[in-house]
Amino acid sequence: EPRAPPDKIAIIGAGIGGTSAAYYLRQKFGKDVKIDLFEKGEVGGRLATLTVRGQDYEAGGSVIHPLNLHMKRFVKDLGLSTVQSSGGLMGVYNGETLVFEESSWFIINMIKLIWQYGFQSLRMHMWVEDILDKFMRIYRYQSHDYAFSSVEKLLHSLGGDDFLGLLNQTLLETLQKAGFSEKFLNEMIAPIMRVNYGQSMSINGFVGAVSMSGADSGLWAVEGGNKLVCSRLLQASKSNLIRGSVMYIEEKTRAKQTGNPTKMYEVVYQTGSETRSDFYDIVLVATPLNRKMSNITFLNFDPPIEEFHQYYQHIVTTLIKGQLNSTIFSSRDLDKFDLGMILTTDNSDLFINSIGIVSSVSENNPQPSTDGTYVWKIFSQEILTKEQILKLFLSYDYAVKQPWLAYPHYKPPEKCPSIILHDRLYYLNGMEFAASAMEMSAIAAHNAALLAYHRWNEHVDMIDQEDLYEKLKTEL
Ligand SMILES: Cc1cc2nc3c(=O)[nH]c(=O)nc-3n(C[C@H](O)[C@H](O)[C@H](O)COP(=O)(O)OP(=O)(O)OC[C@H]3O[C@@H](n4cnc5c(N)ncnc54)[C@H](O)[C@@H]3O)c2cc1C
Ligand SMILES: CC(C)=CCC/C(C)=C/CC/C(C)=C/CSC[C@H](N)C(=O)O
Repeated sequence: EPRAPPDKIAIIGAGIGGTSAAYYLRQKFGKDVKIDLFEKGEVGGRLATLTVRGQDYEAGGSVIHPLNLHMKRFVKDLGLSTVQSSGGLMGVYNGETLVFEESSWFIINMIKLIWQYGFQSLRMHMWVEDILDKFMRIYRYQSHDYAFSSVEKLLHSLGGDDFLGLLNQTLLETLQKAGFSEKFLNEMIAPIMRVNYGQSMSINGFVGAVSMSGADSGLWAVEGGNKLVCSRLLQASKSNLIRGSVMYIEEKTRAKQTGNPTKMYEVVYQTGSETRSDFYDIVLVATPLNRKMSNITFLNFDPPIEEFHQYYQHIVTTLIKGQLNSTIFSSRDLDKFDLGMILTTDNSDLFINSIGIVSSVSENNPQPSTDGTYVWKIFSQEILTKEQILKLFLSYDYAVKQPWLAYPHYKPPEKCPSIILHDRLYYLNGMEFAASAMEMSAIAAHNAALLAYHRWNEHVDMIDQEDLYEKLKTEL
């Protein structure tokens, strides 16, 4: 006899993790389950836009890789459209000079790269491709409904000990062992880590590879804003959005309609000035469990639920419409400066991590306004002062900022938080400690939905299967 589905499921957080979990839970448990999605801020979470002169620009998660298959599938199934994220020519600034400048001619670029770094760029591309190839196995596992009870087991199933080992070494150690030169690492790789994760090469090797793939060609975004994926997933999953902040979760025994005493989770939340609560069979936490970000207390669990005190990196996104003061970076005449993206090396001593021209959520290519100025996106560790903005821009007519606790501060060896916090209580954001990206949240959501389903139905053979790659090789 198949077990009856649960009556009620709660998901905490309506970012891409929570909303995709709602979507996958609906697929697995069917139409009769009531799904409540709690959100204390905006649907989308770290997918958000800022408005500059009437146009919206991505301020959080902005680019999606062409091989991010869950995001791709959502866009297709939810009737959304895409725009290409084409950046301008890239340069790398080391605090004194531009140590690398991209050319618009492919062949010249190749010659420059080989001249400055030999064949290391090509080797790096191959290193990232190899990791991406293994990473792609997750889609096959998930399409066959297999789930994993920990992030470590999931990564191990993708590529064995070496793949999992990427979590335990810094990117620097990994790439030094692979024979890359200090010059190449400092001038090419560190700047990519700074723009993508606001950190140095001391992040773990896996997130380093994800970050490298975030510099590939063919990156895209959702027309109208990436956060549209979240609101559409919420609609498609027919979940009930509850605007409120979850404060406590406690396990209690309740009598269901059948009269049987059943263990359920009480979710206590604040909505406006009221405190309310409701009972659930299954709970998924889809927000970093961190005092500053979610502030959720687990009451009276025996044994107690572990506390996570991991530190999230503070990053500020600033959007400025104005004319760049290119003389900071180069002595070339203003009209001869054609870079659209400037990355910085670790020792640049500059107050920014990167600065680049961006297009609005409805454009494929950045368009200048009638006065010839563009909108620039700056990532910095701290909020920029007026003096700093005036140093970067000859003139500007609008500036808007968004500070974030953006992604984990990576510090290998990385121990990822548990997915199973308690019997039917699951946590998605431990995945971010392997790497934080929209697709990683979607993968964690699919995994948690499958795990919750199989554990509910006691399908033990669908969880933590070893040698899945070999087993599925023979399946069509
Ligand atoms: C500046 C920046 C740039 C980025 N760029 C990229 C990129 O280009 N590409 C990419 O793939 N990724 C990027 N990322 C990473 C990506 O945005 C995140 O990995 C992803 O959005 C995380 O989604 P999530 O749903 O797991 O968490 P979140 O989006 O943080 O969602 C959690 C939600 O839970 C809510 N919440 C928290 N506590 C409670 C509570 N107690 N009760 C109710 N609700 C609660 C929050 O309000 C939030 O909406 C970027 C992130 C930042 C900050
Ligand atoms: C998960 C896999 C395999 C790939 C994701 C690759 C990807 C899109 C990484 C980007 C990660 C990230 C946190 C980027 C932040 S900055 C993005 C962009 N450069 C910007 O300017 O906003």
